[in-house]
Amino acid sequence: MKALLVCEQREGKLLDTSYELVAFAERLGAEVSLVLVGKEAQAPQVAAKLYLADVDKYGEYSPELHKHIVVAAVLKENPDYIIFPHSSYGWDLAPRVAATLRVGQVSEVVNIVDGKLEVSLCNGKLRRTVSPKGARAVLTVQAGAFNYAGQKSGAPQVEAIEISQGSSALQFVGYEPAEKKEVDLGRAEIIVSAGRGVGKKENVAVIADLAKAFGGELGASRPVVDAGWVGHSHQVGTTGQTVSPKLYVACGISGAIQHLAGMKKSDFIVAINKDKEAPISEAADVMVVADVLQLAPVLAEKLRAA
Ligand SMILES: Cc1cc2nc3c(=O)[nH]c(=O)nc-3n(C[C@H](O)[C@H](O)[C@H](O)COP(=O)(O)OP(=O)(O)OC[C@H]3O[C@@H](n4cnc5c(N)ncnc54)[C@H](O)[C@@H]3O)c2cc1C
Repeated sequence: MKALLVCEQREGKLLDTSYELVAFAERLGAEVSLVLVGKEAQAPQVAAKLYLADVDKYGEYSPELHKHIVVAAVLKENPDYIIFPHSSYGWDLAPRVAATLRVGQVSEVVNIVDGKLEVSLCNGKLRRTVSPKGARAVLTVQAGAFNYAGQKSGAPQVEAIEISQGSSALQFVGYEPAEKKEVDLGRAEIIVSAGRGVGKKENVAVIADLAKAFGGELGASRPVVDAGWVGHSHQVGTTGQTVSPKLYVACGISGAIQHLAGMKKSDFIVAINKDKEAPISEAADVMVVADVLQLAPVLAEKLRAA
């Protein structure tokens, strides 16, 4: 089985999801080749064939040109799977490639179970396993679902890739910085996050107070943000911030893959949850089975007294 991995770089920096694609392909048992629109200096350090298209020529992003580059690499490699990160880059590019190749697409793969692809649905509440029909398929892989444990020291065999289509009606203009954030979780050493388990907006103050007692910042899961209980800059996860503090305390958070993707690289994870079977227990170093609304004020008081 062969897999072509579509790597992603942004503003000169290779994104770590490129290595996660390698980890996923290894789990599939596939022979790997890669394609990147970037520069050689950003090439993933993996001992595999890398098709490299020059970002100066084809742009940081151009739906049409990047599609033709991936399709050109497909024609050279003849892979069974063409695999994208499940990011805004992959969301936009993968279906274009699938439609051009007239093959099916499986989106947001989070696991491989008995050789089948597991995808999440219903806002991450359910999972189902699927097997693509046909000899070839396009896949997108959820960030954080597959960890690359190998050394990042392999030497890619770089082959420049050119396409005849030289221009596109669309032009990449640049990234617009997000509006000023209430909080910068990316720099926080301690984050205490509130999940839907806190029950209502007024109870977020209990978690915010615990964060303060720890000398940390308040984070949140997406439902807490969607409900308007806190601003979006507090959100941790695939559609929020990716964080890696020294201590992450998850309060009333179940541990959906989209949340885990944003915090599982934290040095030490404590989860406080009423349900000892909650999926967050798999990522937590310490799992406290308790009602967080009872525990958090007591813990905050103890921390202040210490
Ligand atoms: C495309 C997409 C992007 C997404 N992006 C994100 C993202 O960036 N970040 C994110 O967080 N989610 C994201 N989600 C949503 C994600 O799938 C989950 O729905 C969400 O993370 C669940 O949030 P939660 O854990 O707070 O709530 P729930 O899953 O409802 O879990 C609540 C938890 O609280 C516990 N609990 C209840 N009461 C108490 C109590 N009194 N004390 C202690 N524990 C209690 C329960 O046992 C449960 O485990 C995304 C989903 C999709 C489809």
